[in-house]
Amino acid sequence: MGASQKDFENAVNRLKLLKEDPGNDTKIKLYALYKQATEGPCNVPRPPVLDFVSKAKWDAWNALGSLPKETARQNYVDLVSSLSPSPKSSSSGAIGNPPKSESVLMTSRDGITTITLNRPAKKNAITLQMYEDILLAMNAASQDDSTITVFTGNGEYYSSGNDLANFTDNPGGLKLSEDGNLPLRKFVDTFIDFPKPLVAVVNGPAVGITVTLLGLFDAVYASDRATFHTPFSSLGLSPEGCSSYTFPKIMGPSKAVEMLIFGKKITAREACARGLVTEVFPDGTFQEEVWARLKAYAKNPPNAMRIAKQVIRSSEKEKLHAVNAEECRILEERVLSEECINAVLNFFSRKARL
Ligand SMILES: CCCCC/C=C/C(=O)SCCNC(=O)CCNC(=O)[C@H](O)C(C)(C)COP(=O)(O)OP(=O)(O)OC[C@H]1O[C@@H](n2cnc3c(N)ncnc32)[C@H](O)[C@@H]1OP(=O)(O)O
Repeated sequence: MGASQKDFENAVNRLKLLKEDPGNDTKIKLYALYKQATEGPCNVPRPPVLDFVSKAKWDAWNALGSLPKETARQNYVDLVSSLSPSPKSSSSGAIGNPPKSESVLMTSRDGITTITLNRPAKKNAITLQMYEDILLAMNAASQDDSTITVFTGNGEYYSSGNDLANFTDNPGGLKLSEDGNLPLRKFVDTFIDFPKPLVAVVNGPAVGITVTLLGLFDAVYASDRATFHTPFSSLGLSPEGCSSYTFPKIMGPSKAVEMLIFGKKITAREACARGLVTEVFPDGTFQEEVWARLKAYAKNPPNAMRIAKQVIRSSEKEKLHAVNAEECRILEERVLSEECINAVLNFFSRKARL
């Protein structure tokens, strides 16, 4: 008997947890098999010759010709199995292994699992490896005994956002995921689907993706030293993290435009007035006050909190996944644009720090 739909979904989930990058050739094969298994034979026009990444993806999919969907599904499952050991247990296919990483730390205490960005010398900028480590940490946190999951940063910054070297260190800008999407897509999807209350403890300035994601958190506590900045236009980029939907909803369209298009940096108190931040604390007592608050909240019955989150968030999930897909589609073009490449080069030649 061939692979079932469930086997296929498990394989897709297992790929998200792969510790080692399988390389672009394998990712392209996986992309093609994934498309064939879910959509059938290639039915879209060939992308322009100069769009190398899209063309490689299209060529691989097209080369599968009329391979039946069931065979593509089986081949996909086999290929994933050859890349990763089978999970010992778990019908969801998710594995609860925390990351073995120095840049993404994970601790569990008093009913709270804390994921800490720990790259202070680089203002906690997020490398491609860290995106994967955060995914591992979130998968583990979603299955452990804790009731609340917290995100925070070590040092002066919460995070300076995406590591701009992600754009320069890889040919074509960014590595492809196994499904042919930007790594950002499954990263943001994981925040959308996260089942437990998710709290950001914003210890200092936050930039880019670490700001936009806040719209998907359940509570955001900020030090009065924190600032919130989404300089997408100056980087030649476009909004991500579902902010094109969550920000106008949270703060109204004109305030969202001020941040997402004009790149206005706002203070913690402004972010609180706009509804992006739940509460602001003086920096001197921030840690003490916030953790006391969270420990008290974490004593609530875990299932009740999880279900309350589900009730509040579930009606939006489908919309958020669609927004994420569209934002990533646009971003995939923006990261290859001249405007973006110039902005990143300027940053590394120290001409354009924020
Ligand atoms: C997967 C695809 C995602 C695509 C979507 C993009 C999402 C985003 O997040 S866009 C936002 C990206 N972030 C930025 O543009 C911030 C860039 N950083 C800065 O402007 C500044 O570094 C600063 C304002 C955050 C801090 O300035 P300052 O206090 O003067 O400190 P330095 O600039 O000297 O930074 C210390 C050290 O850290 C490196 N660094 C800081 N941020 C980043 C970063 N985002 N990417 C790469 N490297 C970063 C900086 O280069 C310094 O390194 P050294 O020169 O080696 O000491």
